[in-house]
Amino acid sequence: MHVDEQSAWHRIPKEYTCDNFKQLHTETYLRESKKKKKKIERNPSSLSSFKSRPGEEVRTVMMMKSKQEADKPTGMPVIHPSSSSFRHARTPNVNFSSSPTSTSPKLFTLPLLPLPHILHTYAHHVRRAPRPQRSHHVITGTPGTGKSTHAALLAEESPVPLQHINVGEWVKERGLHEGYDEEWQSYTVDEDKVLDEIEPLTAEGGLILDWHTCEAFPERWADLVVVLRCDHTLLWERLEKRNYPLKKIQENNEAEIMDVVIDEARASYAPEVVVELRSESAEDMQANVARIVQWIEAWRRDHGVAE
Ligand SMILES: Nc1ncnc2c1ncn2[C@@H]1O[C@H](COP(=O)(O)OP(=O)(O)OP(=O)(O)O)[C@@H](O)[C@H]1O
Repeated sequence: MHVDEQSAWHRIPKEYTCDNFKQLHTETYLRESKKKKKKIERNPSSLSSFKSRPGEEVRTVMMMKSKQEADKPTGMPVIHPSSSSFRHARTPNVNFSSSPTSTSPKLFTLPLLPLPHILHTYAHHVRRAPRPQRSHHVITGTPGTGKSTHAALLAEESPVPLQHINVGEWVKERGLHEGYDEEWQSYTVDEDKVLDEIEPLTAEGGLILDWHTCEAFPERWADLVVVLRCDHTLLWERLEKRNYPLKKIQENNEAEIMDVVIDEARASYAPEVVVELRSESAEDMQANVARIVQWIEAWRRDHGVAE
């Protein structure tokens, strides 16, 4: 299958050009804020760690204003998923808006920010400047949709070495949990431990993070987020074969019907990195992996690391 620049799932903006930097940074900040907010809602005691930087609330308001302006056309490519249907989501439209960069976030907001904060932000991006040579991939979906099978095949067929991390297995093997829940027959995951365990591996790039949830991962760990989907009756059969308790099968089945994982992915990452793929047959799996491989090759060309 040929994938050219226009029909690729998305084009990754050149992160370190000045105009894109401002827009990207603003959008990333807003999404990160949303994640932090979710975490605070789950665990109010974590609030203090998120308020440690001076001027945080002020900055949020400023960024909200900038975001409204950043949403206007800026002359950079803007990619929209073409449809809510995941079959159509495979071929997003690419719009190149024509107006120049005059509507990008205004610098006049900056003097209101505390200087240490500006320096912190600048230093953060300078530290991030050497980008990984390999892309990171998240493969997510309701349990049983085929994440591990896809990830294993992708690791085999990728043009560059990729490390498959089955997060569920890591939770068990490395004790990244708070104990076993007999009723649900599953471990209560300690997300902080999971993130701490993965973090040292992320600098080089090239991870496949295989988990049924994805919102906990920082955005920089996800150049591509693949959400696998499966017809719910087929999914039921797959889970029955695992001898899961009825309650667990029902819960997973409902999650698939209610679009829980795809909604979470869309709420957590930029739309252009999230792609939804069917995983109902061996042919689906082969085609999906072939497309991810093509995406990896496109990513490498875009980042100047192709041989
Ligand atoms: N596209 C597919 N076509 C046919 N069978 C599939 C497909 N994807 C997965 N399966 C089968 O479904 C079962 C579950 O697959 P797999 O373990 O990869 O799912 P998973 O999403 O990783 O599950 P979990 O989240 O519980 O680890 C396996 O028996 C696998 O062979």
